[in-house]
Amino acid sequence: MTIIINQPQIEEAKGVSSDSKELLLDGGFVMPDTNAFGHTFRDYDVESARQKSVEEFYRMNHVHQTYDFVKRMREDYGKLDRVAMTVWECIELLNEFVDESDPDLDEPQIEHLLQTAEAIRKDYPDEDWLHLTGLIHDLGKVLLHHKFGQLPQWAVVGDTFPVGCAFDECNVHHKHFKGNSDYLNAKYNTKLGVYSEGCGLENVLMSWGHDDYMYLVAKENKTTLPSAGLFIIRYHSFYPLHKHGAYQYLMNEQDKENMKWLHVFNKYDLYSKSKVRIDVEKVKPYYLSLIEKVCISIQLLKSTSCEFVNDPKCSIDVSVLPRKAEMVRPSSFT
Ligand SMILES: O[C@H]1[C@H](O)[C@@H](O)[C@H](O)[C@@H](O)[C@H]1O
Ligand SMILES: [Fe+2]
Ligand SMILES: [Fe+2]
Repeated sequence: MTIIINQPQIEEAKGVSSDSKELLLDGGFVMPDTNAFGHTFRDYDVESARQKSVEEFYRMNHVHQTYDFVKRMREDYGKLDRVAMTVWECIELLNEFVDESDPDLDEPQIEHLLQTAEAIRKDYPDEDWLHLTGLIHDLGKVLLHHKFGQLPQWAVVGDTFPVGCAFDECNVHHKHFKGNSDYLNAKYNTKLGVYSEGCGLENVLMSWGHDDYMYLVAKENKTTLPSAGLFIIRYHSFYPLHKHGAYQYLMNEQDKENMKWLHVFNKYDLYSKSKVRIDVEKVKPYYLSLIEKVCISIQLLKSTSCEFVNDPKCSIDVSVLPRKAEMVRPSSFT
């Protein structure tokens, strides 16, 4: 798809020390204790209507996401050369999809995008770049749609993880990696695998899905979203790192800085999931105005065919968000 929008001047995130640029980070969002089904969030083992299908999703995901698969998908989809569509049209496409990897939500994805963005907007009214990030962070799920190749769910959604090195035990349903051909491959099954300590996440191949795809789309079209926004889009499903602290040895200094914003974002992404629907028509004008402000001239790839259609132990406390002086605030659009 091609999304052509005005190109405003938006600065990249950079060191800003004046008080006026600092943020009070915890905007007061109250995290609910239970999800819409009465369970704690992200409990992949609790007996529920969704447990079995979610586990089956992860089995497929863990078996098929090999180093070679990811490389091929990234090269193929990175061409972004086959279909043109506006951001809002893509958002509407998501109306028909329910994410099979998600134990906390069975609403259409358009609801989730708006619920996330609206929750952020309430707490951080001036951070319009973060509202927009919320709105588009899961837009890459259009890969499920036939116009974008109709990839199977295991190649689009779910938590992400690095390929090319050992699969950390913090990954949801880790046991299913035993069916992955990389599992016993000596090239890929050591702690560092093909990577080096501190190499930076941008040099790490992540399992293929909506995060990396949307990142490629935004970057290739030279979006003026701040780098923290791009980082959120690219790594928001990387729960093993941002929730459990696994794989930290792959990060560089820039990743650590961006991670602070991802922690803020994650709270809204996860805990805004609910059965309370957003009035789409009511909020649409605001988001259309945001989309116009940021440069996202997007081409999403339509693949002609796809041959693939067919633990608390290591938890770190992310409720402690970085304090205001530790954060660099990216410029907003205005
Ligand atoms: O099930 C969810 C869903 O697919 C989200 O979009 C993704 O960001 C999460 O990491 C995952 O747990
Ligand atoms: Fe996501
Ligand atoms: Fe999300």
